[in-house]
Amino acid sequence: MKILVDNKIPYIHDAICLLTDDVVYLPATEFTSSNVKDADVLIVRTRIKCNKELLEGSKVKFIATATIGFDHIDTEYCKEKGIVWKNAPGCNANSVRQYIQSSFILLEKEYFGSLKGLTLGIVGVGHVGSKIAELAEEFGLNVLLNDPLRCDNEKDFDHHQLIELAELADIITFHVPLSREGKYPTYHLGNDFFFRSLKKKPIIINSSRGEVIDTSSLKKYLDCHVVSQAIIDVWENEPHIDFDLLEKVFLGTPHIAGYSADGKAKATEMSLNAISDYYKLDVNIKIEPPTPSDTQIIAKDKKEALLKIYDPRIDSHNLKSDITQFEYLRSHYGLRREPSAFTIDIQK
Ligand SMILES: NC(=O)c1ccc[n+]([C@@H]2O[C@H](COP(=O)([O-])OP(=O)(O)OC[C@H]3O[C@@H](n4cnc5c(N)ncnc54)[C@H](O)[C@@H]3O)[C@@H](O)[C@H]2O)c1
Ligand SMILES: O=C(O)[C@H](O)[C@H](O)COP(=O)(O)O
Repeated sequence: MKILVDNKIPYIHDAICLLTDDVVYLPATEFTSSNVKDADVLIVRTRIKCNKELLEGSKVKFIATATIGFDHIDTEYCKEKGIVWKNAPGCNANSVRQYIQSSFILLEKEYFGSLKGLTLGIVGVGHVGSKIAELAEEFGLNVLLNDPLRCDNEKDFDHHQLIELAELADIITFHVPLSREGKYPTYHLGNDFFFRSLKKKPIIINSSRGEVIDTSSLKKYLDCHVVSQAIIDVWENEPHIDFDLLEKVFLGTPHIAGYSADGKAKATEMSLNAISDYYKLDVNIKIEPPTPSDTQIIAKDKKEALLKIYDPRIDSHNLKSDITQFEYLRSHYGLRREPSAFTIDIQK
């Protein structure tokens, strides 16, 4: 079995030998039709478009993407050709939770004092959105959930229309997959109509996919203060993102909400186990992320400790300093661990 692996997928070298000896690592830009032609399996990230152009005439049978999102896979084409694909559901949901948690702490510091009693609208309540709903309780936020698919399928799901979130929420955060078809497409869910309906000058947070929000609408409504601030991790047209929007936002990061080492290790592990399952290899792989050099955090309170563990202002500063480094900042991302990797020592 020949496996072609995106060479930016970490913690994979030692484990993949348990599946095959025939492994080729390539940068995403070198996943071309001629290079994938004789591979049986691809392990990819969002930067590799798995479509007819790439796959036609190849012997690829299985694609594992070490990501939650799978909008880079042409699922219809794969179905037609009998190519099986698997994403890594929930792999980095805790990492996005960490990103939002630190962002909430910064919103308290810079804007609100406290989030207690404010209303948070969550659009998309899956692996990530559910964790954000739990997190919101810790901050004393009231939560309005929006997920029409869950509403259709679960009779007890407490669904609120997007328009209700627009009218009632102080902060609205997006956690939907990017979809352009179906009953509830998410492409430009945040459009002129949505922004016009806002009543409370909310903060808008997007860590889902850039195309879920119409960039020009968001900029327009930031300019006239209908949106009071934005925290944006994902952008239309990455890596060639909108400079004006980056300048306007409170935090603008290079699509790294899911980039904790914990999330990355889980994604790699899930991808390898998906291949093992597909080929019935009976191999169960476990991958641990690296230990940080210093695991003890001393702080005056828990929120300060959480910001010491991960402060998104650093990622935002790095991107704002040089927008052209968007992809470089992603591919050279430092070791970021989630709070569970540390012991926190509160010293008043
Ligand atoms: N920025 C990052 O680094 C990062 C990391 C992880 C995931 N993501 C993105 O976040 C998305 C969500 O992740 P997840 O793990 O929670 O996915 P998920 O599939 O577990 O949950 C998505 C939820 O969105 C709901 N949904 C679909 N269409 C909707 C619509 N029109 N309106 C409201 N809700 C809708 C679904 O019913 C589902 O419950 C991923 O698809 C991915 O694109 C980004
Ligand atoms: O969908 C996901 O899991 C995230 O967006 C993920 O962090 C994307 O990472 P990439 O594949 O672009 O490195």
